[in-house]
Amino acid sequence: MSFRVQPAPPARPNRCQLFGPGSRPAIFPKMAASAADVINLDLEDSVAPGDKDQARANVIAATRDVDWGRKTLSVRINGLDTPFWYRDVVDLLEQGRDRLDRIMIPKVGCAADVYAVDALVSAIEAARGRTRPVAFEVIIETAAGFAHVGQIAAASPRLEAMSLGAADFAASMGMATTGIGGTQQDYYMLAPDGARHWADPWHGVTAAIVAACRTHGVLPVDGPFGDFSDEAGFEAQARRAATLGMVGKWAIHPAQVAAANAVFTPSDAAVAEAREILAAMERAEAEGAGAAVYKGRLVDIASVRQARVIVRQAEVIAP
Ligand SMILES: CC(=O)SCCNC(=O)CCNC(=O)[C@H](O)C(C)(C)COP(=O)(O)OP(=O)(O)OC[C@H]1O[C@@H](n2cnc3c(N)ncnc32)[C@H](O)[C@@H]1OP(=O)(O)O
Ligand SMILES: O=CC(=O)O
Ligand SMILES: [Mg+2]
Repeated sequence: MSFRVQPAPPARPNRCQLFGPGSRPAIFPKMAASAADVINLDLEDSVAPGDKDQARANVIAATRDVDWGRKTLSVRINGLDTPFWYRDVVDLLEQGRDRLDRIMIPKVGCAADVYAVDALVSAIEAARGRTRPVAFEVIIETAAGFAHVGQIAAASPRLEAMSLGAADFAASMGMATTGIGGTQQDYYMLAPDGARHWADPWHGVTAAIVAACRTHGVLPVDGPFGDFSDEAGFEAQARRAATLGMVGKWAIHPAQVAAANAVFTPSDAAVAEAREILAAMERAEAEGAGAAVYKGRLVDIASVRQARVIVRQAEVIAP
């Protein structure tokens, strides 16, 4: 138990983050027309080293020229272990429009990584008189990021969201797979009858991200699912993430947007039930009781907190 009240995360819809390479400006209008809540224009791993300068110029132009509507607009900069990242930040903030909502920092390994970008961003904002501070999101996708996830979540008041990057995470951890998210065929428990029960190799890091995010008021997000032809696999991965407390998922192809939105929008039935639990508990409290029976099961004050999570999520999506 802590006397500190758990901070609420930003009240922004974040069900789906649609990615597209900064080197493919032809798809920017299609991304803007999609149903994703967040757009991530990528300067990092989907852009070849020889295209970095042109991609940066494309993305800067897109902050000015593309109508992004009410979407959250984010740009993924290059990692701090590359020669590209500082130029990404400087040019984006000096030349781009302040329509930019977030900078996504990949491969964050410790709080000082976030601090370094924060220092640079703060200096540019002050020098340029930018009145709208840019927010941050980070990707946990290295062994160091996993080990230091708590300090990373606390690293900057700019931090709004934290994603799991399954591809780089698997590489950094030395996992025996080239799959990006989802079921891994060798990760199973053998039942006494010889049946194989697949387990979730992403469970540990997902739970660690959710705990760090919830402690510090940051949105936890599930990252990419690489096989965009596998609709059932995507949905299963998204449902597991939602059940563990994540609020959204990346789409690396437009085919994944609708499924992410569907999974991370509480159903009408779930919202109705949550409201009924709140009403049942209001009646119980009016009668001086701290617990009640709802549809044959116990509800108490903890159920009120659970129900409020669902109602709040619905209200953030449709205020
Ligand atoms: C591990 C990580 O770091 S993941 C994050 C970084 N990776 C990325 O950003 C990759 C994002 N995705 C892509 O680049 C592409 O979707 C690819 C390369 C996977 C597939 O691209 P394509 O071969 O063009 O896909 P496909 O032919 O199925 O596209 C169908 C339509 O969707 C469009 N489209 C493709 N990708 C996107 C996208 N990300 N956003 C919006 N529209 C898109 C295509 O232009 C095409 O439009 P059209 O019907 O008007 O012609
Ligand atoms: O950047 C994302 C990943 O999965 O790696
Ligand atoms: Mg990555």
